[in-house]
Amino acid sequence: MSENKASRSPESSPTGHDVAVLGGGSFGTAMAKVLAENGHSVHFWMRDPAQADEIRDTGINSRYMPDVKLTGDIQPTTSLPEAVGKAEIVFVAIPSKAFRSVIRENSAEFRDGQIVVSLTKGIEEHGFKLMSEILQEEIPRSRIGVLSGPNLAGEIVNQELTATVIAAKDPDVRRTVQELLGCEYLRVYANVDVYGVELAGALKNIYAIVAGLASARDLGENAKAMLITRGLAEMSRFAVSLGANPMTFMGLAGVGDLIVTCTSPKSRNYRVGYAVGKGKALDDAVTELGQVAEGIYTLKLVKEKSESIGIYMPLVRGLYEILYEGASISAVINSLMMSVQNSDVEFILPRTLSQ
Ligand SMILES: NC(=O)C1=CN([C@@H]2O[C@H](COP(=O)(O)OP(=O)(O)OC[C@H]3O[C@@H](n4cnc5c(N)ncnc54)[C@H](O)[C@@H]3O)[C@@H](O)[C@H]2O)C=CC1
Ligand SMILES: O=C(CO)COP(=O)(O)O
Repeated sequence: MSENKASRSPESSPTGHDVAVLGGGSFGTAMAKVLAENGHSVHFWMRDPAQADEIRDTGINSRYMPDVKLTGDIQPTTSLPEAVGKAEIVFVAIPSKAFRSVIRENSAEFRDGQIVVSLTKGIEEHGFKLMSEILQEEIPRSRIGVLSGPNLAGEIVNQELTATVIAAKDPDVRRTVQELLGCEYLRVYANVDVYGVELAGALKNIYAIVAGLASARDLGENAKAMLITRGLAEMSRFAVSLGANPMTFMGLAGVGDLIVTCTSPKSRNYRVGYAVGKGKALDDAVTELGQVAEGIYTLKLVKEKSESIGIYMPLVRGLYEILYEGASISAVINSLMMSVQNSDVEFILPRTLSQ
């Protein structure tokens, strides 16, 4: 069991803040742990009373982080109004499928000017909304940020060196989150491209599934590099056409997160791809995982959107055919390798850059 040392360096002497973390899964637990170790009072909201009791009594969230002991001032609660009401800053780690309903049902609990930061890497099913857009619609008087980057929860809880990105329009939100989360093992960079940072976090999950599939099929290291690089090309092309800054995709939230999830079996999306590559049905792979793999939903939405706006995304299309149309993996690989479309140019500049 890992029980870590306090993470602030002695000279930094932080002033503790009241913060809320919404969502008692892997990432909510990891962020609650960092915040508590940094000297903050964490109001940790989850749905399940038994889970809240367990964390209160033992410091352990056995369903999601059985080997991690939570220490410091973490107050688990099943009352969202209590958690949000006591907090100066709220972090939301709820899967994209439930994100809007949780925020909408509790919108009256959020105060004007309260900082609310999404940790979620997904897209809403109808309307292609990102989580910050949902926050903007449901609690428009809050100050909104998104956190994204190569941030495997299982490594953060072990205090393994990590960097992340806080994206917000408001400089005070960026600075506050840097101060709250930053410590000797977690370095927090800032970015103003909220849309790009957030979209990158959602898109890379698709390519993690592709990489898991490739790994299961022993396609080799050259193939892995090809998939990651072409994945980066198509996800940036798509995002830039929707208004993201291309430089974001050269950074931690873009290529950084793509690398970690496409190369690590610790990624749930990678694991789903790996299981399907080994012949498992998608539904069985997801059930066995027992945690969220956002990429399987994001894939459908991005395929539809890319077709409607005319952006060429062959890896998205190929994965969709495998997961949802019963195409054989080898037939899709063959068709991707033999495709003549755009194979003569490595870079297709998005319209915004080629003008
Ligand atoms: N685990 C990781 O390494 C990272 C995860 N994320 C993102 O964080 C988000 C959450 O992921 P995880 O915590 O890892 O997922 P998880 O599968 O470990 O846990 C999901 C949590 O959400 C809760 N939940 C589901 N529906 C809910 C509802 N209707 N109301 C309240 N709670 C609900 C579940 O009870 C569970 O506690 C995802 O979008 C994921 O992409 C981001 C960075 C890293
Ligand atoms: O986003 C993540 C790491 O940055 C976690 O990825 P998975 O959801 O695939 O585990």
